[in-house]
Amino acid sequence: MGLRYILCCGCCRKSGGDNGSDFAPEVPPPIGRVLVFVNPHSGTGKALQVYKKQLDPRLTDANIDHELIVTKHSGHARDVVVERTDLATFNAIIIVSGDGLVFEVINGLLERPDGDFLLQKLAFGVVPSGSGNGLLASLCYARGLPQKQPLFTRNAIEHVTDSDAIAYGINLTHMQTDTKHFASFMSIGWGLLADIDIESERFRKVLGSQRFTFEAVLRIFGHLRTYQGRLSFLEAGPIESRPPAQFNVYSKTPLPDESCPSYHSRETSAASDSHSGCQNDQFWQGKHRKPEASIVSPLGEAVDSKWTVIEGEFLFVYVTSVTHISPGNMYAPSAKLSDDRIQLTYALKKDLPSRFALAKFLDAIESAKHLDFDFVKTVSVTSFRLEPDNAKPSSYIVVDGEIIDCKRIQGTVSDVHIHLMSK
Ligand SMILES: Nc1ncnc2c1ncn2[C@@H]1O[C@H](COP(=O)(O)OP(=O)(O)OP(=O)(O)O)[C@@H](O)[C@H]1O
Repeated sequence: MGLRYILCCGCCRKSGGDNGSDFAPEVPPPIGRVLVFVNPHSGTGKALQVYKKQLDPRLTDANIDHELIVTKHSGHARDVVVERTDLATFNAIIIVSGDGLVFEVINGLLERPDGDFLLQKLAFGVVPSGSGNGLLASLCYARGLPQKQPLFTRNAIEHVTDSDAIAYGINLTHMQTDTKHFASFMSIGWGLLADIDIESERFRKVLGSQRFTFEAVLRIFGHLRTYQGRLSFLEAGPIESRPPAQFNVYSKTPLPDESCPSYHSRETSAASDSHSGCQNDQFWQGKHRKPEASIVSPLGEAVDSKWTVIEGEFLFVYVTSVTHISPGNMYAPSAKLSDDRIQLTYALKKDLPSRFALAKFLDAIESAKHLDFDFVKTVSVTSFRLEPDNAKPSSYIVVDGEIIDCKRIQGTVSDVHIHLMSK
């Protein structure tokens, strides 16, 4: 485990001093306690510096106790949140990284039998220092806050250390593969967009964020791959609007140590089933936002007749549950943080007029005009299923920026929320 930075209750900080005066002012107790994860390798590798120079002093000034964990490897943060028994004693988990670490922490929490409880209890803070921070960018957009650096990071630090910080509910999508269940907060990609995201990684050191453009040009004007598969979806009905869930982060009273309600049933549950928490099918039963479970069949069964099924040669499939896939890239302008639908986009090779049109589509993402192209289809859905033809060369399936090793995948809007801090 990483370094521990826990300030004491105040008795040994400023009270009394050396003169032993009885009239020294009392130091108020901390306003809260947060667990901070820093991924030192995220983005351009400056996360630890951001923590040391900006976040740490602000937490101290705001009188917020914190414990720092610098991640040592991929999966480290997941292990911590799966194993710790004192998570309910924190007001929030602050992640100094990109969307990848957020994904790891949320799904780690959801592996616990008390994951649902902890998601209601804990707020999340993101201090952006990864190469992609689409989740925070989406919240900033919804709140009318800037996404351009340096304000993006500076504001995030101010918000997570503000005694009046508010955490806003963001819907999770229930994801199902043949081997597991998990949650997504942002995007599911397959085909061109997923491949550009993953395969541009080789140019990261040389080109930085320009790597996406370079990889896109190589792919579109070089060997343009297409992907055979079946896409099924259930269109969303009329919007069901609900007031977004929110709570005041530091006015919530942390619970005493080890008081998570079902944590101690974990061993029993793990013994009876190798999957616990959200990895277990039962966790999601009754948690689909809409529609009734009867029209969302488990992945192994045929889809209901109300679903639309498209089989063909795809250029890409991309599904988003929030507006932004990275700061400044608004992929789904109509998405809301807490609505009852996800936005599905796809393109079939047969509809593409020219490679140039595909290049223009990618270029138009920055100005949010990409959905105006006729060959790109957009549907609001409550559930979708993607079944690549695994006999043919295929693409990565990428969820929230992370590669998911699976042959097919299904996603359904859920009623499970995380709460992300802002002002
Ligand atoms: N110390 C570490 N060393 C290597 N990988 C790590 C470490 N800590 C976390 N990771 C992994 O790094 C991955 C990417 O993290 P994140 O998305 O937060 O940063 P990023 O710079 O935006 O990354 P990317 O652009 O690769 O998606 C996550 O899968 C996470 O598990």
